[in-house]
Amino acid sequence: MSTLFAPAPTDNLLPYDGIVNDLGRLITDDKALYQQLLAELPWQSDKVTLFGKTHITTRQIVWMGDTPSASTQALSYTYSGHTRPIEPWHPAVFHVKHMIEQQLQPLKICTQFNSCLLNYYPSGEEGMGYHADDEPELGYQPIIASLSLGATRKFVFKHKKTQDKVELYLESGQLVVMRGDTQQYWKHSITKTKKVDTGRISLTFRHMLNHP
Ligand SMILES: O=C(O)CCC(=O)C(=O)O
Ligand SMILES: [Fe+2]
Repeated sequence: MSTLFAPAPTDNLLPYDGIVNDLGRLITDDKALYQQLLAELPWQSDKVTLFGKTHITTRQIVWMGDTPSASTQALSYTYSGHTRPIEPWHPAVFHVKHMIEQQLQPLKICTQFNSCLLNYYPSGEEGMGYHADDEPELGYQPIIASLSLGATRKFVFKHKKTQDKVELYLESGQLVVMRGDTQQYWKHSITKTKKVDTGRISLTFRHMLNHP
């Protein structure tokens, strides 16, 4: 789906204080991949603590990443105050990770992702509130590559100081990369909506420090 106004992959969607690139719809087997991941991954509800209260989400997640050896039992990550098991790479996710790393090379974005947080939003009733992925384990100026599958959803950036907003719609197969100062100065969210009654999966590839 290219239009006259489609951004070039090198365009920065943020006006200042960070870099977000839209690489467009990179994959064409998005429907099959969506169905496969939905069926084959061990989806679990997430725990989120807000103002001291712990909520169980209907959004489902899986943490995946490098493990010291294929035979070891699940490791775990601590994130937002909760410890979560980490699964070894699913072959389809590992394949996507490799493909994304290749696609980022011409943009001079060099990284080897060693983990991926996958989110499953069964419908528009589920979203993700404003947050920055600024955990110390992600290091300075983290590169986070996010691939969307399934329903189109609105993705909003809000600057932490000026409150300026940048909105975009994420379509099935589309890849967006956040880097530079993005996590330091901006929060992002997936807006809840009554208009969407089908599911969406996002694969958010990251490089964690001090990780096997
Ligand atoms: O689902 C998305 O595209 C956003 C996910 C996200 O922000 C995260 O996993 O940190
Ligand atoms: Fe995020």
